[in-house]
Amino acid sequence: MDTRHDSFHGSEDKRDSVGFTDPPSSPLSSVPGDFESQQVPLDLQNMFMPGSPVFHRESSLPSVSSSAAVGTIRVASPENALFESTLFVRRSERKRKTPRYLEPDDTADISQPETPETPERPVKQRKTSQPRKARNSRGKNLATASTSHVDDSSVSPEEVKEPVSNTEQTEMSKIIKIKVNPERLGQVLGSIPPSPSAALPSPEPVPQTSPDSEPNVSLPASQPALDAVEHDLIALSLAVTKKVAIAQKPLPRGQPEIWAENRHTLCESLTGLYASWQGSYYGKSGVAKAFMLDGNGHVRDHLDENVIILRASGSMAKDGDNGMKQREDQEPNHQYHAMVNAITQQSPLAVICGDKNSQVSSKMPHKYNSLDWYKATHVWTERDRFNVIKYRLEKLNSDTAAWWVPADFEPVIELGALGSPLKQHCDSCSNEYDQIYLCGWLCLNSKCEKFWCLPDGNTPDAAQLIYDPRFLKQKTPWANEQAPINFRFSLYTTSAIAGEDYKAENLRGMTCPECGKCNARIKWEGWECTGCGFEHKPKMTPLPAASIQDQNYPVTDAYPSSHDSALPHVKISVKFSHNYRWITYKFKVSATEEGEVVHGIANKVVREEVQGPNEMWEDLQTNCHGLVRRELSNALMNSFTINYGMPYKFIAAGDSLPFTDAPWPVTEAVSRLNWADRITSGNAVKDKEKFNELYLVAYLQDQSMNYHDDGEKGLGSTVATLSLGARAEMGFRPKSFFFHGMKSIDYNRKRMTVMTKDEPLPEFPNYELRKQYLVEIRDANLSEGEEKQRLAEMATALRAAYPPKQSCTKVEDWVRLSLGHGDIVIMRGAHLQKYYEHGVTPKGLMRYALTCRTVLPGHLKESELPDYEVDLVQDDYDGSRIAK
Ligand SMILES: O=C(O)CCC(=O)C(=O)O
Repeated sequence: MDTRHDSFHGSEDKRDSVGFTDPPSSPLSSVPGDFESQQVPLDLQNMFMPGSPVFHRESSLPSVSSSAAVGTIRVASPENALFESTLFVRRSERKRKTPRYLEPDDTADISQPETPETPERPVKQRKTSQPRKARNSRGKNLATASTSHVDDSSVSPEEVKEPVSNTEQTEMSKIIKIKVNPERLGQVLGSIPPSPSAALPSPEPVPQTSPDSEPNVSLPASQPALDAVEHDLIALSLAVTKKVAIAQKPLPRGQPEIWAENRHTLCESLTGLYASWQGSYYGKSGVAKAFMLDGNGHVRDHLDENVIILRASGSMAKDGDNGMKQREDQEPNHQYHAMVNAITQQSPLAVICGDKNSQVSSKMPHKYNSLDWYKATHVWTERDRFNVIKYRLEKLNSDTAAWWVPADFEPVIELGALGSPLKQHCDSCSNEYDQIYLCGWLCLNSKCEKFWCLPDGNTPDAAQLIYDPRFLKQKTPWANEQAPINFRFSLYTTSAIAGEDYKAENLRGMTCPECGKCNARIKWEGWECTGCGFEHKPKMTPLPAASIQDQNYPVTDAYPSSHDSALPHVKISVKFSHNYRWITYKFKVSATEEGEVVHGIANKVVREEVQGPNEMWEDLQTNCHGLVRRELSNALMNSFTINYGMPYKFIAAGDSLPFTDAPWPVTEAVSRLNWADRITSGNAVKDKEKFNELYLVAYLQDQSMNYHDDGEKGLGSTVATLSLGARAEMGFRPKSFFFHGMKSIDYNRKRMTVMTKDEPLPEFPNYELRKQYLVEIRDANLSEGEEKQRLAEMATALRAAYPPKQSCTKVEDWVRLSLGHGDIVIMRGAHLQKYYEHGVTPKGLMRYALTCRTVLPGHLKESELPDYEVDLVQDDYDGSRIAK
């Protein structure tokens, strides 16, 4: 596979990349994250929130403890997946097949959300709550309901399983409809002054004749009546966390500021703000910057008009065909610390929402949509089979309307209307935490023996974890609540500063000022919006040849010095002619063949020759049109390219132009490279081996080309490049499977690492052992399966034979060239392309590579042949002007 496309170098904290979404893997690599590890005080390690008056206000309200989960019913998840959920069944339903609260017109159904995991008991030895018996954690027995609920009127009767012990449960339970009355609740909690018209209703549960839109909460018949506040807290929590199946979500009342059809365009357009090609989290310099919320997330994730609760990304692994599953405890890592930094520094986070997000209350209009800027307010650990790190985010400016709520949306409760959350100190570790769930206060210090324990020592049952609305809806004041930047970035206009137009930050994608769509810059000429057709094509100011001079690499009329390097076993020879220093690097490229890399280092005379590198450079900048970033493996190459002459197979058909349509530097380069091939190979080049194709690559700042080979079938064995503009590093190394003698294969639907059967070179690790194994395999006469098995054993033995700390996957460059303006590189040998690879990293603002190959007749199918004649470029160039 061609892997030559590399990226703008981003600077994402890369140590965590697993997220909820599963986008195509991006070929665009980033430099390693620049996170500096930070120590977080011990007492902050399990719930972090800033000290603010809000956090220290005492509340006189008791915790609400709930305990009586009974029975199991099967309901459809938002994505119609089936999962288990504990629910009560009302007494009057004993004979009904479908509980009433699952009927289509009932808008407040209760179900577990989407993560199809059966709750498991924590591994630690400790008391667990007793779902069937009313448990008293704070002297009260209260209702249990699942933590969130989904409107899913599509649930069919067959999807409903009868409770495990129907009689027992139905006799114990009754459904109570609890009326949500935020105003009264506000009065009770003292945060809203009583209005004369709002009389406190009776603390008795509201009878079942309440409107259908109010949530049902079921509780054991034997329980004493809940007090009014507790009813309302439960009802309020259920109302706030109510979920709707994606297919049934209404349209949002507004539109996002920016949107994207894929991650690629999103990340390229939001460089610096969000550039996580795969994960859900993006951080930079040790501070959290953004989240992408897509897919299911954690069972208790939440997203309303101003609050988001989400699980930290990471620690997930593929679970067969069922998506991702958490496989280990989450520990405070760089992401956790970056969130703590975002809290302490009051640094806002950008949030993007994908159309697979199941918490958001409306149908997302696009694949990815900007939500808003948020404050990170809390970081804590909870327990759900494994330790799970959770974050709470709050809209930065809660006075602005959320566009993502449905048109008829009325807030259940305003942010801050309930005052501050309850707080308590752990009597074991002394840490103070907010009460997050209505079942009661929990210690959130994962290192404490009372971690995830209610004050009575019990651990809560998953079904009891109903958010405490005082925690959910608390308001966190920040000194500055202004967004740092608009999601719609301003358009780049040509700069008067030399070179500015070529800088990576000015090449990012465009957030369309008309429709908000994120577009990558695909054309050299500028930006085009594929959403509404808006175009932005500022003229780039050409870089004069004089700007290429680099005093660290002085180039004069003398033969320039070399800045190349090679490993000791590489044979080096040097010649001087035509003002070039020709260095040849020769090395074994297979057991039987040698290959070579020739580097012609140009001096000032070459650079300044008529129609030479300087003139080519200046002409190409104004006259080379049609350069585009091509699509490769569902992504975009980062550099801009164009092909002339014979089509080059890895490029889609139709992407080549005849030499007659090329600017003069292109044919001049073909002619010069044929000349260089001739003079460095002793004039041995036959006509049919002459170059008939030129692939031009334009690199802007920070673009590069990953390690790859040019060994596509049907290409001649010589490849030559003329380098113009910025200096570049070019590395050559043996491919890993050849060097280490091991590769991964799929055999019988199993992934296994086997020893390769290629003859090793003496320079390779485990040379003697590999030779010995190859003889054994050759003489053993094994069946295919037996051979694969034996090769796998050999790979294991090879790995074990490496000295400690020596990598069995990495390979260093054998030859490293430092390519200057006007330099020529020639690679020779078919096995060089089969067993070796090369990669290029330019070091300046702008560089062209003009690479010639010989496309042999076998390379193209009839249908891939161009609709123009490909005449060989006249070999006019003879080097006579620079002869020396
Ligand atoms: O940028 C260069 O010098 C080399 C380009 C290259 O390797 C290629 O086009 O395959």
